[in-house]
Amino acid sequence: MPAKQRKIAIMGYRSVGKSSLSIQFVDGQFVDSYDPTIENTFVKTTRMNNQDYDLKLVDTAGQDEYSIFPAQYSMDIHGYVLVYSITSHKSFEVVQILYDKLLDMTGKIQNSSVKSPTSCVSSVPIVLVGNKKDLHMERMISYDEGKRLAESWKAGFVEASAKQDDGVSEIFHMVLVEIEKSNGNNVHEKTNCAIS
Ligand SMILES: Nc1nc2c(ncn2[C@@H]2O[C@H](COP(=O)(O)OP(=O)(O)OP(=O)(O)O)[C@@H](O)[C@H]2O)c(=O)[nH]1
Repeated sequence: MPAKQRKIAIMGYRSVGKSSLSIQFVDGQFVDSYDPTIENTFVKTTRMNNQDYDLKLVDTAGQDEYSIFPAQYSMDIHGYVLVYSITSHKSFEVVQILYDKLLDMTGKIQNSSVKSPTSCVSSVPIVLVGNKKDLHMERMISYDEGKRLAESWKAGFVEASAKQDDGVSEIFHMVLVEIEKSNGNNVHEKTNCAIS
């Protein structure tokens, strides 16, 4: 089977670890320095359920509550990884604002009041990521808060640490699952929502 091409945008507030997660996934390393990103693209081929995927990861510039959602990320993107840091309330607020803007831009209905057999499936494939989970002492956002937010979006959820390479490959695996689900493909994965 030929590899499927998938383009994934990684978005979130400044300094939450978007680049670090991308570099950890693609190169298997963590660089403990901070160099703000304008935009970077990473490529990696990965395999899931006997299918190869050529991933193009678009590591975007940090967003804040005032940023206009960049129009180029509303088209030609198969799935989104929205990142906050578990040490930052601000980044958790920004990810929620970003989500609203993302839905406005992509023009998709995410509302569960629209009943369909697949109403537990988000129309925009999204994985919410709480990064920096290694910073236990500085934790501000609980696992449950993150999980609840992701459930309200019908999105995937992972807490991760780019530094400790914990949960990183799960993020990209999960976004591929979300993309397959939104394409109507039945991926044999455990989900946390019941189909009504
Ligand atoms: N302890 C810890 N530090 C991290 C982790 N991920 C990233 N960092 C650090 O957080 C800082 C910001 O990381 P980046 O990956 O540059 O963050 P970014 O979201 O790409 O930043 P912008 O490009 O400004 O949007 C750097 O000093 C990283 O070393 C993590 O999982 N744990």
